[in-house]
This record gives sequence, C-alpha cells and structure tokens, in this order.
Amino acid sequence: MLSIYLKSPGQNNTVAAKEAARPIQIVLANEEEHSFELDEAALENILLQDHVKDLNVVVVSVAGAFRKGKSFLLDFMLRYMHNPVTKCTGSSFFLDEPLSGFSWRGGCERETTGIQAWSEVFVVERSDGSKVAVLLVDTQGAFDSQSTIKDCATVFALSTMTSSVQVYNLTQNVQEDDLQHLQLFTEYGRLAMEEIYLKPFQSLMFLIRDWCYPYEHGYGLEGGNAFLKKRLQVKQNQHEELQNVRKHIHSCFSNIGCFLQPHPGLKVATNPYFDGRLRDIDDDFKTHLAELVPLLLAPDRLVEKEIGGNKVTCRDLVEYFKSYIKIYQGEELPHPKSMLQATAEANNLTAVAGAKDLYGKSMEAVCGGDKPYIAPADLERCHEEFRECSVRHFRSVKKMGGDEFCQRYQSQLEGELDEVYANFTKHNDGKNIFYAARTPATLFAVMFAAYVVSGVTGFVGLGTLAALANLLMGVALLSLCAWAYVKYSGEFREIGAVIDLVAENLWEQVGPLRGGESEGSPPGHGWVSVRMCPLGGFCVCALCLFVL
Ligand SMILES: Nc1nc2c(ncn2[C@@H]2O[C@H](COP(=O)(O)OP(=O)(O)OP(=O)(O)O)[C@@H](O)[C@H]2O)c(=O)[nH]1
Ligand SMILES: [Mg+2]
Repeated sequence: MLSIYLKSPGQNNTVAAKEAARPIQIVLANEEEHSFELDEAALENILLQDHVKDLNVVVVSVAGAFRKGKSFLLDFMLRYMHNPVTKCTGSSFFLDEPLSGFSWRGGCERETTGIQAWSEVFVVERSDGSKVAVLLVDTQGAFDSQSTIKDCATVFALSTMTSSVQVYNLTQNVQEDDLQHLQLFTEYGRLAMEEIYLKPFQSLMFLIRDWCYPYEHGYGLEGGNAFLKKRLQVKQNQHEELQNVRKHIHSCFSNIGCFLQPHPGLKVATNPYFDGRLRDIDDDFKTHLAELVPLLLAPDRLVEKEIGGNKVTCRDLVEYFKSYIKIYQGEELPHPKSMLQATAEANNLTAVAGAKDLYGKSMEAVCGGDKPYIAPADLERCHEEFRECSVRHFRSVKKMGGDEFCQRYQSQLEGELDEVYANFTKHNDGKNIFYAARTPATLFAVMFAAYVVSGVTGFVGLGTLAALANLLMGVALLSLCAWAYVKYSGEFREIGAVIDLVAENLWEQVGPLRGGESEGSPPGHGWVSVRMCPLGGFCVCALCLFVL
C-alpha cells in the first residue's frame, strides 16, 4: 500500500489529505478464455467520487508492446502530478528515491495485465480557472507470449477509445509493422463505436524510447515531430498499402505528435537491482523526461476527453467504459487475426471460391436452366467428375497456412459442392414433367383406391367403412383442387408445400409396391417404373378421371 500526498498541479492551496493511492485493476484479463471484464465497482469507486464525478475528464494512457517501460514512465507522471512544477529541475520530481506507483520491474516476463487506473483522480485548475479531473491509465503490453492479436487489439482499442491522450510507446524507431498494428487496433476501436465520427480519437503521442539517432532528429518534441512528419508522409509514388496505413492513422486522430526520448543508461535497462533511483539514470534521459511529462500533464496542456465533439465528465466515462466493453464481449465484431492467419484464410477462401465457381460452370453446362432434363444417374456421374476436378483445382492453387489448415477448407469446399449438387438435382427434377405430376397422380391413386374400397365395402354391407372411404376420397379430391389452385395462382404456397409433402411421403411409403424405388435413391427414381410403362400411367389417370 502506498502513501502519498494528495496535491494537484495548478492548485494553490496544498491539500494535505493523506490517502492510500494505488493502481486499480479496472479491466481484468481472463487468460484462459482470452476475454476481458470490466470491474464496474472499481471504476465507479474511482470516477464517481463526489469531488470529481461532474468534472470534465482528461485521460492519459500509455500503450504499446510489453516490457518497454510504460509503467515506469507513468510513475514519473504520477510524481509530476504530486509535485506540480513548471520547471522540473530542482523539484521533487527529481527525488532520488525508489520509483513507485504503477507496478514496474525488470526482466523479460510481462508485468501489467488488463487495464489499470490510478485510484486517485487529480483535480487540476487551469489558468482560465476551470477545473478538470486527470486520470492516469496503464495498459497490458501488446505482443507478449500469452495474448492473442485479438487480446492486444482489445486492450489497445479500449484504451484509445477512452483516453484523450494515448501515448504509443515504441523503442528505437517507428517501423512499418508498428504503423500496421496501430492501424489494425484503431480500426478495431472504430468498429466498436456506435456512431461514425470523422476523427474518432483525440491525441496520439508517439513516444520513441532509446532514440539512437539524435544527429538526424534531435531528442524531444521538435525532432520527434519532424521525424514523424517524414515517416507518416503520403507520397504519390508510394505503394497503395503504405499510403493506406498513413491515411488511416491521419484519419483516426485529431492530433498526432512524436517525442524522441534518449536511452536511460545501462543500469536502467540491465541492472536487476535498479529500483528507479535517479542517480542510476542518465542525465539526458532525465532532462528530456522533465520536458516530456509537462507536455502531457501541464495544466494548460491537458486535453479534455471528447466523444463526438462533446466533453465527457468522469460520470459519463463510466458509462462509455461499460458500453464499449460490452461490444468487445459480444460476438458481433470480427476477430482480428495475425497477419499470417488472416492471409492464409483469405488465400484459402479465394481458392474455395475459384474451385466452386469451376464446378458451378461445369454443372451449368450439363444441367443449367436452359438445358433439358438429364437422367439422375448421369447427373450424379457428372457431379462426381466435376467435384473431383474442383477439389484438384483447389489443391493446385498455392496457399499459405500448411496442409492441416488447407484440409479444413477442402472439407468446407466438399460440403459446399454437395449442397450445390443437391440444388442442381432439385432443379433437374423440376424439369421432369412426370416428377411434377407426382402429387396429382398420388392423389388420383388415393381417390381411386378409396373409390374401390368404398364400392366393395358398400357391396358387402360394411356401411361405416364405405363412408370412411368416401370421406377419404373427398379429402383427396379437395386436396387436389387446392393443389391445382396453388400451382396455378402461386398463392398459399405453404398449403401446396404441405400437400406435396404428404403426397411425397405416401409415394415413398408405397415405393416398394410400385417396385422401382429403393431407400436412399434420389427423388424421382421411383417414377422410373411408371415412366417405363407410360401406358400403365395413362390407364391410372384415365381411371381416376372416370371415378371423378
Ligand atoms: N531500455 C529502456 N529500458 C527502460 C526504459 N524505461 C524503463 N525501462 C526498463 O524497462 C523495464 C520494464 O519496465 P516496465 O515499466 O515494467 O515495462 P512495461 O512496458 O510496463 O512492461 P509490461 O507491464 O510487462 O508491459 C524495467 O527494467 C525498466 O527499468 C527506457 O526508456 N529504455
Ligand atoms: Mg507495465
């Protein structure tokens, strides 16, 4: 538990209230499920304190790759907030004592997880007399060995959406992949915002640690801005991919800056016993740190959080946090993937689409809309042949992702081809006039059978059975009329479908009696026997008409 003095920059009277301030976990990371959860109570405890809840909020957050000194930097920000000075030199900002606050440490394993906020919200009075509340936020480092790209994107997006100044912490240089990740993460953030704003986010500060090229661009803001301007320049002859990244970054933030920070010295970077004492830190680093921190936190430089052009109070921020986290917990957002995985998926999906197209075109040539009816057995043979061709085509296309990954897409292709084949079969069956006549023929047959039964049972004196048979004949006749009306008018198609279904079932039930159809044979096969004997079919129809 830390004990610090509450005092805000810009406040003349010293607030002597001594309180235990500490980092509070506001977004918890669930490592097993790779999900995040908001600790609403903790967030409310921080932001709904009476003295800050109605003040406009300034949120300064630091995000970037893991183990790059984010928490360490935030602790200097805390020192500044506790010891307001216009000139840092000689102030308690440079207390030579162990650095404390957000938990930081040496070593190669990650430290911060989820999102943490400092429990104390600083009230700062600016030169125009207005007061704002300042919240400092630390984030889980990206690209550690336990986080997926989605986890990294979620933390970065959430912190960017909720902060007014996002410090993008990088080391040594701005590489193209740093920009690509920034593009991916901010796009993930933009997706989650309900309304589309022209510039969804506010200030972005590229902070380049361990800058080694001061002879090209000097340390500090001026050198940083000149460097960044060059790096983010959109040039005419640039590849579209490079242009898009730069345009995207410009389009996302209202204000972009860059600060070049010198290396802190070997003790900071490599000594396991370094505890943050200033005497172990290089002078250059300290000088520029004293320049950087007031750039972000000096009372008149504070940037109030705005969403859609409206200033946000601490109370509002709680609500925004709640609604943003809900979106990331839901399933409606696409999942950001690693570059290889996304490319491999795109490769495979394109190959599936190409192979499916090849199959579709080949089948169209055989049984398309303008082609006559083809015997089901022949159609099946064509399907087998084209399916094999299509799968061969899929396999021949060069794809990323490895055999096992591609096998999944091959199975998907095979499943989809079978579905397409089922549609072609139905379409083909529809062209068979005998198949179309199946329902009326079945109904006629039912009527005929009912007529015979009613005649015989009436003759032997079984009146009730005869009446039942007559009833059945009536129902079949009504169904036939209804079916004919549905087919003619195209109305009440559901009723038509039910009649077709009943007739189809009946047809299947008496299949063995008709002697042509075995279980599992494609629809229409049973009709083969009747088609083979058109005279028989004609006789049945004539008989039925006679009965009618
Ligand atoms: N080279 C270098 N090391 C630094 C700098 N600032 C801090 N460090 C060291 O970097 C190490 C990690 O510091 P942290 O602040 O815990 O890093 P972090 O980015 O918060 O790490 P995670 O919480 O794991 O994401 C510590 O040993 C610091 O002494 C810097 O500017 N350059
Ligand atoms: Mg950290």
